Order: sequence, then C-alpha cells, then structure tokens
Amino acid sequence: MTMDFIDLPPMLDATGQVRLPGSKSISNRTLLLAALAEGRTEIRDLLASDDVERMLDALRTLGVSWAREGDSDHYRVDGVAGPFPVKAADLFLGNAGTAFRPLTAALALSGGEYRLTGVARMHERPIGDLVDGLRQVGANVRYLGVEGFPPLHILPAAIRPGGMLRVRGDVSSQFLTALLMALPLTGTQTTIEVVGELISKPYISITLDLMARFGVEVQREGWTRFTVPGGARYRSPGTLFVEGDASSASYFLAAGAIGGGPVRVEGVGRSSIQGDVRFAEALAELGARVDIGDNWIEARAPESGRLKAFDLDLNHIPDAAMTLAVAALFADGPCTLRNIASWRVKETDRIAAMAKELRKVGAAVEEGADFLRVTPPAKLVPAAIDTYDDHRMAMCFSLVSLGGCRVRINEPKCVNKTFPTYFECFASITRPVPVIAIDGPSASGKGTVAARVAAALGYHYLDSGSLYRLVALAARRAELSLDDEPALAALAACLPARFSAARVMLDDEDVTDAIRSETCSVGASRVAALPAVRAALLGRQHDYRRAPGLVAEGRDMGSIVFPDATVKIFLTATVEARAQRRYKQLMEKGMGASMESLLKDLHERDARDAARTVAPLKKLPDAVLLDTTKVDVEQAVGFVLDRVRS
Ligand SMILES: Nc1ncnc2c1ncn2[C@@H]1O[C@H](COP(=O)(O)OP(=O)(O)O)[C@@H](O)[C@H]1O
Ligand SMILES: Nc1ccn([C@H]2C[C@H](O)[C@@H](COP(=O)(O)OP(=O)(O)O)O2)c(=O)n1
Repeated sequence: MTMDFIDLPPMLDATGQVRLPGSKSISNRTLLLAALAEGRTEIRDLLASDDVERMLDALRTLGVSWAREGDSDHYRVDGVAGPFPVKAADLFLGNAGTAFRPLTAALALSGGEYRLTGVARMHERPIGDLVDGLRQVGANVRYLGVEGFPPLHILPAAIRPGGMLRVRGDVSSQFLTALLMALPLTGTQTTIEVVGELISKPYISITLDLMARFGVEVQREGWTRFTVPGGARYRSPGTLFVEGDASSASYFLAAGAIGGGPVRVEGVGRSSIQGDVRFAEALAELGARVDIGDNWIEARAPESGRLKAFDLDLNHIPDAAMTLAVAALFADGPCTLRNIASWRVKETDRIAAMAKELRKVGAAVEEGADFLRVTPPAKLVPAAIDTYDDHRMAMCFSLVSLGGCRVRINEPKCVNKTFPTYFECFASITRPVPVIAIDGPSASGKGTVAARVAAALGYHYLDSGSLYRLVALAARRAELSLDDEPALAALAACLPARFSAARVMLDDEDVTDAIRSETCSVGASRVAALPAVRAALLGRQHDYRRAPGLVAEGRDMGSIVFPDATVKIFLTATVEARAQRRYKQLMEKGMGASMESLLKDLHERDARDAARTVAPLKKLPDAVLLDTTKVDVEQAVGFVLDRVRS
C-alpha cells in the first residue's frame, strides 16, 4: 500500500474565520439519547464524520429509524422509547469510543444478544471498568478476545437495578457517561459511585446536560456520586442544535496565537457546554490575546509576538491539550503538560506518539507516565509526521507550518474521524510563503530576470540550475561516472554547497565561475536527467521557501518543485536570440566561444531537457508565457512584477 500524505508549505501567517463542524461528543450522545427517547428529535448541525457514521449505522441496525434532510447536517430520529427493539445484532464500531462505550451499556440493559467489534486499535482500548459496572446490575457481558478489552459479546440477562454500583473514573470518563446514559432504561433509581479520581470531568458535564435536555435530571454529589432517578424516561426535546466542536476549535485558535491572527471560530463560545472551550483560557495563559463571545472565540498572537512557556495541569481538557503540546514548539522556553495519563488509552498512545513526532521537528521531549515536557528547538526541522490513525495527531502537526517550516502529514485522511474538511479549513486561514516560479530553456534570461524580481520584492532567490551544475562538478572531482545514478544521488543528497553573497561555494572553495564552464553545463544536463538525483535535490530546493517569499528559476519550478507557486512564468526566446546572449555573456567574461557551437549546443540541450522522462522542460497550462526575443530585461522584469502584484 502506498503512503498517502499532504505537504504543507511554510506559512506566512494565519488569519480569518472558520465555521466549526459539529461536536463529536455532543453528536454521538444526542443520537443515542434521541434513539432511546420517546418521540421524534430534530437534530441540527450534526457532525458528518466517521465516528458519527458508526453510531448512525449501529442505530439503524438496532431498529431505530432516522433520516437525513437531503445533503444537510440536519437529521430526524424517531426514538424507540426504551430498549432497542432489535434483539440480536452484530455491530462494527470502528475506532469510535463515543459509540462503543455508550452502546455497550445501553445494549447490556436491552435484553438481547449482541456482538460489538471495532478496528484493531479499538480492541486495545480498555473497557473492563465499564463491564464490571454493568455486571453489578446483572448484565451478561463477555470478552471475545482479551479479558478487559473489546470485542464483546452481550447476552440477555436478568437486570437487577437499584441500589449502588461502583465504577472506576480514573481511566476513561466514558465509562461513567455510558452507565449514566443507559441506566434510565431500567426505570429504577440507581446510584453510581465513582472509585478513584474522576478524570475529564467536563465530559461528564456534557452527558448530564444532554440527559437533562432529554428529561432525565441526574443528582450529583460532587464528582463522586451520581443518582439516576426512578421512573425516569427520555423524552425528545423537539429540536436540538449541536454546538461546534470545541476540540476542533483548538487548532484554529492556536493558529491565530502562533500565526498572528486574529483567527475566529464560530460555533462555540461562552455558552458552550463543552469543557474544551477552556482551551481558550490555557491559550491566554500562554500570552495569546483571546476574545470570547456567546457563540465565537477569537485568538491573536501575544503582544510580544511569542508564546510564553507553560506548566499546566490539563486533566480537564485532555483532547485540546494535544494542541498545546505542538504550541509548545513556539514558546519561549520548556513547557510541561501534566496529568494527561488518559492520552495513553486514546486513538493511539498519544504521549508516546506526540513525543516521537515532536522530536522529529527538532524539539527535545521528556516523556513520563502522565506528563510531557517539551523544549522548543531553536529552529524547526522539516519532517514527515506519522499520524497513528489519530485525527488529532494530523490536525495538531499542521501548526508546524506556521513556524516557517514545511511539514508532511502522513495518512491525512485520519481527520475524517471528526473533521473531514480540516485541511481545507486550515488552508482557508493560512497564507503560504509565496513562490514565483520562472522556468524556461537555457539563456532565455531566467537567471537575470529572477534575480532582479527577487531584489525588487525583497524575496529569496533560488537558481536551481546551479545545484545540478554543482552535482556535475562534485562528481567530476570525485571521479564518479555520470551514469552511476545511485552514487550521484548520494552525492546530491549531501552536497557540501553554500551560497553566500552571489558566490557559490563547494566545501570551502569558490566555484562560482567553475560551475559555468562548458563541461559543467554538459554534465549538469546529464545528471539532471537522473530521477534519483532530482529526488535528492528536492528537499534542498524546498528549503529556500522562506518568508517573505521566493523567486525560483529552472526547468521544473512550477511543475514539480513548487506546484503551488503563486505565479508561474515560462520564459523563452528564439534559439538564435539565446545563442547571441550566451555569446555576449561569454565574451564579457573573457571566455572564448563560437556562435556555431553555441547554437548547436543549445539545440542539443533544449532537446535533452525537453525529451527526458522526469520533469521535462515544457510550458504547463497554468504558466504564463513570456517570450523575450524582442523584449529587454527591464520590460521582462516589469512583466513579472505586474503578474505578482495583480
Ligand atoms: N529580455 C531579456 N531578458 C532576460 N535576459 C536578457 C534579455 N535580453 C538579453 N538578456 C541577457 O541574456 C543573458 C542570459 O541570461 P541568463 O539569465 O543567464 O539566462 P538563463 O538563466 O535563462 O540561462 C544575460 O546576459 C541577460 O542579460
Ligand atoms: N530546475 C532545473 C534547473 C536546471 N536543470 C538542468 C538543465 C540544465 O541542463 C542544467 C543547468 O541549468 P542552468 O539553468 O544553470 O542552465 P542554463 O544557464 O539555463 O544553461 O540543469 C534542470 O533540469 N532542472
């Protein structure tokens, strides 16, 4: 299977507005409550994502009738007013914890026979505490694989509700959520006592809030005892609006704090019932300027420009806290994230995954059982980030691009779990460092025009041809054959070349003139035809893309190296005009030449550059043609600048 990835270029800044997708926690809880309730519930702005799909599919299998209004995010669910009518079913729940845990509890009390399975990772996520809780009221739940983990086999059983049942609260708060939502099915007053410190309390608040909207008021004594009243029944509240996802908001708010801002998210705010809105407070502690309205939150960079180092207990916002781990890359000192042990049993072991990937971009990371300490690097390093089938890993690491550093996100489709359009939204609030790509044949004037345009705009300048010339020169010095592709690629990958003040250095030797020699030109044209050499030089060329912008010239700048270039120019001139220019150039440098051999050479080189299979020289449809045969340098530069400014 080939690896899918998305390459994010270095970004200049972040500003704009994002309408958030619906909250996953609210969507899946609401669906289950609406299914168990009496009456029809209209659900507005339901999240469209994999985890919600798993819940919708399961409910349909279990005999709940629901319908979507056209292509909208509006659904209506006809509740079954009690336990599920379908008494035998096999359910596949993917990696959706918010579907797996609550359905386990509801089905255990439904008097049927059910098999619940998920993806491999779901089978590594603990569920023993929930099963223990359910067994205390008589449920018959068996493990089909490893004791304490899915998949599960649920069998009909005589349920003995009432009294007190105990459940651990220190591994996942979803166990308590699942029991709370299921117990009204018994109709009997039951008290749940939480053993151990309850983690992620705000998620329990969401559960209680939604249960109340469906007519069941749970009495709570602190965070240790929860009593579900006798005779309680879920009743549809009619219409219910799903808030935007507060965890998803964290990426955009962090983007505003890192990339200047302001970035505003719409769909959550002061009146939100989601605990993760408190991410905004954490961000403010880092110095970000944060404003909150009823239904929106906005973040901007700190006055000083740089986030402050932090040491925070993040138990109350476990999901959004991941965003802070990446934000730590931009802080002014080492940062500590504490009390995050629940990360270990999420979509992946998030502490281990986060530590490993943060190290790839240059951070020093110390990892503990329940904490992470991140020391930001002086300079971020471009890296390919693995995402572990964890949507939040993918979304978090997109922020690296705001550090002037390109980043590759492997398997980016994992965002479908909660936010299928994440990368489009991220693109809508970020501005990539602009690239002006100028491609064309030899002696068309690319170098001259590109250098002048770069100077006029204050941009960096890349003469990509010089890299191929350097490879040719270094190969000759190392006495490598120009056919030895692997050896040439290895040489290209670690070319000891430096560019300083219009001089080109190889090791410590000034080779500015040497790489312009006829042998180097011919050699460059040959090594440039080797795919492995081109691949080896790619990262090096990408590194030139730095704020405020880049003008890059060569043969494949707009087609291969910077396909997202802001402006693409194809610069050309007749072969005679180009031969004449080259002749003049060589004469001025005191180097001998004959028109005849220059013409022949240009013809040959044009043919070779255009005929090669990798990155051949050709004008692409999205490039603007600029024929300079009858145009002087001044006019050519003016033409490009007009394009940039228009
Ligand atoms: N209209 C023009 N645009 C760009 N260069 C021109 C133009 N007319 C003449 N020249 C000259 O052509 C020569 C070759 O240009 P150069 O930038 O080295 O080409 P390339 O990088 O495409 O090989 C330079 O000396 C340049 O001054
Ligand atoms: N992006 C690039 C740049 C140059 N090349 C090749 C094309 C030429 O044969 C050599 C040298 O390029 P360079 O731009 O320095 O050559 P000219 O000055 O145009 O003759 O490298 C390439 O294949 N891809």
